[in-house]
Amino acid sequence: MGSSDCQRSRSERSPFLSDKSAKVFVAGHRGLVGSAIVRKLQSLGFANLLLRTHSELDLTRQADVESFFAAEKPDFVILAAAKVGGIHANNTYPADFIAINLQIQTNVIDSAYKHGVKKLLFLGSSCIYPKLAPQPIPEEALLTGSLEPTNEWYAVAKIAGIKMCQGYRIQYSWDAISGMPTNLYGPNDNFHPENSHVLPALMRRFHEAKVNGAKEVVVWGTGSPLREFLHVDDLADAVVFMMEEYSGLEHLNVGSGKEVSIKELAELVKEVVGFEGELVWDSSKPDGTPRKLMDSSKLLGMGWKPKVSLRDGLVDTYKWYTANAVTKQ
Ligand SMILES: NC(=O)C1=CN([C@@H]2O[C@H](COP(=O)(O)OP(=O)(O)OC[C@H]3O[C@@H](n4cnc5c(N)ncnc54)[C@H](OP(=O)(O)O)[C@@H]3O)[C@@H](O)[C@H]2O)C=CC1
Ligand SMILES: C[C@H]1O[C@H](OP(=O)(O)OP(=O)(O)OC[C@H]2O[C@@H](n3cnc4c(=O)[nH]c(N)nc43)[C@H](O)[C@@H]2O)[C@@H](O)[C@@H](O)C1=O
Repeated sequence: MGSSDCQRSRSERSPFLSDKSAKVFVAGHRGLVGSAIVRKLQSLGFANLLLRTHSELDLTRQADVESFFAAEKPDFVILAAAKVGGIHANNTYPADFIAINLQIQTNVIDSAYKHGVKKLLFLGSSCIYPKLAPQPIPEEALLTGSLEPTNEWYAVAKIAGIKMCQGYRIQYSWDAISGMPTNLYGPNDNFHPENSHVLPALMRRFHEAKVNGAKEVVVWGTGSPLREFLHVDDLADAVVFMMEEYSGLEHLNVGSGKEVSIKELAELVKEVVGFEGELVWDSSKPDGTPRKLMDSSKLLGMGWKPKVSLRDGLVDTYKWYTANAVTKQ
């Protein structure tokens, strides 16, 4: 047996759900994903969550991250802090998307290992896969082809995060795992008009058009790309499931298994919001990847399953949006 096989076989699982007093650092706890994970952990009775806002702890600053881990010594880490955005933001700020994400994940993963964290979960994204990957996309499609150009800098950072978790598992027998969610939505999403993802962008645009009595709403691209959407509460459920049940080398896909075209999505959001005007397609805007439906059969086979339908999730998110009307700049 080679030395890395030997080290791999020594990896041990640390039970997650059995000790609700364990110190769990949820990085990015005010974002879409982090806030859903906090809600889920609190509902399960976790009483010792370690939370820091961006201004309290900038995770791009290596020395500050080291000091934080040395002082706080969390038991578990869920890494949901990242520079995140939709197709336009990814295309416009490539330097930020690669540099900030590499910095955050490198600092957090390395400090967590050095300071005795029992297990860490890293979150990537379905954009790690080649633009023309087989559909539905299995985990094995990673690094088999060229990336979608609108988000390749973000994708390269996320691929580096997967490989860093794998490297630390192989070399140090450390329990670092990676989950790759599909396109997410829900409460606390980013509703910025340009920099957000399609679902919150359209919800806001249709809402404002309804309120202002506008006749038309502009939607980007051709409407033909297919996307798979998962409610963030289902993702939070999957995160807890993976923390408890999974300690493997390979990253795991997390998707709903249901895809819609952007045109179908726009019609559905329009209906949920109650906008009665017309859609106008702006084909000068990029479509991005034509299709990215993930094959989540590995995670489903372990016993996790999504619960929220797209329609119910949209109704829930629109209620949240109208009650909170948050615009992140
Ligand atoms: N949204 C989606 O559709 C998908 C998301 N994911 C993954 O889920 C994870 C979370 O994404 P999501 O919740 O949508 O993103 P959000 O933008 O909603 O949240 C990201 C969080 O990270 C924090 N953050 C960003 N930079 C720093 C920093 N330098 N130091 C400390 N905190 C920082 C943000 O704080 P602040 O706002 O104050 O900067 C925010 O709380 C990411 O890894 C993303 O790749 C994966 C697939 C799809
Ligand atoms: C999660 C994933 O998110 C990003 O990839 P994406 O799936 O292409 O994300 P998107 O939600 O921004 O767009 C989906 C589709 O929708 C169309 N579209 C229509 N009208 C609007 C619109 O108004 N805004 C946006 N953003 N898109 C629109 C848009 O043209 C595209 O065809 C990655 O960069 C990366 O961050 C990543 O991993």
